[in-house]
Amino acid sequence: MSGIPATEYPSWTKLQQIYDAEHSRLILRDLFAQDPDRFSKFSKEYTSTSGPDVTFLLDYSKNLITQPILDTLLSLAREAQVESFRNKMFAGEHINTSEDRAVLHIALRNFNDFSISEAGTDEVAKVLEHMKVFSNAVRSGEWKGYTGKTIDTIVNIGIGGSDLGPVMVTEALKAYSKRDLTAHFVSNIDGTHLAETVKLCNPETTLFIIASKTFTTQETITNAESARDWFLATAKDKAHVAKHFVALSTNTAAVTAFGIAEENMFQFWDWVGGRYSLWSAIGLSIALVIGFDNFEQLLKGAHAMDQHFLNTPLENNLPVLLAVIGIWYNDFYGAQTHVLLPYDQYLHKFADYFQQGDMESNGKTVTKGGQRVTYQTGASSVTFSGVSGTNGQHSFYQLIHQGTKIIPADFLAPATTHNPIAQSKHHRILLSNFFAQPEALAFGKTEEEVRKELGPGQSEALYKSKVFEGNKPSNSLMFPKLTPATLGALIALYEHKIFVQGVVWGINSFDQMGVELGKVLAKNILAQLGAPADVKGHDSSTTGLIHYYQKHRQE
Ligand SMILES: O=P(O)(O)OC[C@H]1O[C@H](O)[C@@H](O)[C@@H](O)[C@@H]1O
Repeated sequence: MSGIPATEYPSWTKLQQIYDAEHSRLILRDLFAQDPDRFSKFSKEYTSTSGPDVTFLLDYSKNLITQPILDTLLSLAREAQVESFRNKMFAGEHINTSEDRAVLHIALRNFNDFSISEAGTDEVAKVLEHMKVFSNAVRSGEWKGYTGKTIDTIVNIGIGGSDLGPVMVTEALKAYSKRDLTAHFVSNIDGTHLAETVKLCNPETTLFIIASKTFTTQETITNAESARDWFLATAKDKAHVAKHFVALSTNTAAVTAFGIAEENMFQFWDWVGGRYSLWSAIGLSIALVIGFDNFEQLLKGAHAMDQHFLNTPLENNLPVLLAVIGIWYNDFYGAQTHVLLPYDQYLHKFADYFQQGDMESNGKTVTKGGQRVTYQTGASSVTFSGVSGTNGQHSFYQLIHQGTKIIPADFLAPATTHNPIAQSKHHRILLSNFFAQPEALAFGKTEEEVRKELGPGQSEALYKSKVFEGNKPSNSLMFPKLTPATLGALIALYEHKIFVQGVVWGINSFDQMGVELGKVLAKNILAQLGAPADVKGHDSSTTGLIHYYQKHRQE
């Protein structure tokens, strides 16, 4: 985030030279054969030094790196002043320069550990207390709906960062959930999303949580208004809205204008980026589903990872290691994609979540100084979403194994499952795959091995088609069990990885101008949908599409 193009650092030039001279010799089979200690050299165990016990193993030995390459990647991070920018973030400096804002999601899980002089950080504890009191009241049944019934359903209405975090975490920590409280998440402006959700709800026992940092996002406000209409169709009296609608926002004026009382509003601050907001009031649905104590464990697990990131030398700093290895593939190997592959059904939304985290943060083409970059950013950005466990193996892994592209992968798995059915047989099968896939990707299968396996007399094409070139890189991350604190640490690990990459690329990871353009364009077109004559100022393709819609709509 220095704004200096990464190509100007001496280590960048050196890495390019190393890549040109050595990449054809960077063969994982050879690297492992040459060094029996490769695993111990290129793996690290993380243990939390504060808060709840969290530990995990990060094995990065199956990467196309040597110690000199890693050292040069770390020099690149030093030249880009990663340590200094990290310290600036933690100190509350306005490193989001285009919006002149601090970047302080770390303050939301800080528990007054270190002081930050930014307005609002002193109010964090008060909002957490508000969330605690409210979530306890709803979960205990003390909070009643307008007919005196207990709340049994919550519907979070939000989009982007006001949806993806709560969705991911409530799924990931389902094992900790209150079974008689059902949670739904409505994000899409497509009326189908809300319509299908309210079919499952009873207005007397449903609580709507309107989650929007700005409280101006068209999708969320439209969905919230329609939810209120649906509720009032039964409840009739507007006074009942107070028992069934709460808001999570930074915009008090818009929340009260919507009709939600200020005491039912949970505040946060402009220094919380949408994609970093699950730790804030945006996490209310999480606290409702898993209970406030578990929500606090999530925050504490993240806080301990913050301390690791802040206090650990770069060579042992896990977010930094993940970041620089990602840069090696992105900028020198030309990788377009990075996959997050959790072998845990509970983590089936993890990649979805970091799709926004990574792509919205680092999908930028200009540096903070306004120069167009000449290298790839947003790295490792595209993730395959919605899959976990072996499902991906039966869908897209073919391309990773035998396609022409290089797709670095992170495999994640718990050693122990929350659901040890059939004496953990399922889990052992799952983990066998978790161990087998990175091994197969790294070491492949040679033609010689295929010929031996198939025996003579087969067609040449068949022998070739069964060869796995291998040398496909991956990280493996294993933790004892998916607890709230472990999840907190994992999320913070990837958040900080994204931060480090943004600093090296010299870009602002904390604005999202591209998304905002989309909002403006759609608003212009919405005003023109009435009649064909209103459609003005577009190319012939867009005009043709709108005319087709106008001809065929039945409203
Ligand atoms: O919470 P809000 O203000 O409704 O914004 C929702 C989302 O809008 C845009 O897509 C971006 O700005 C996201 O970062 C944000 O999470």
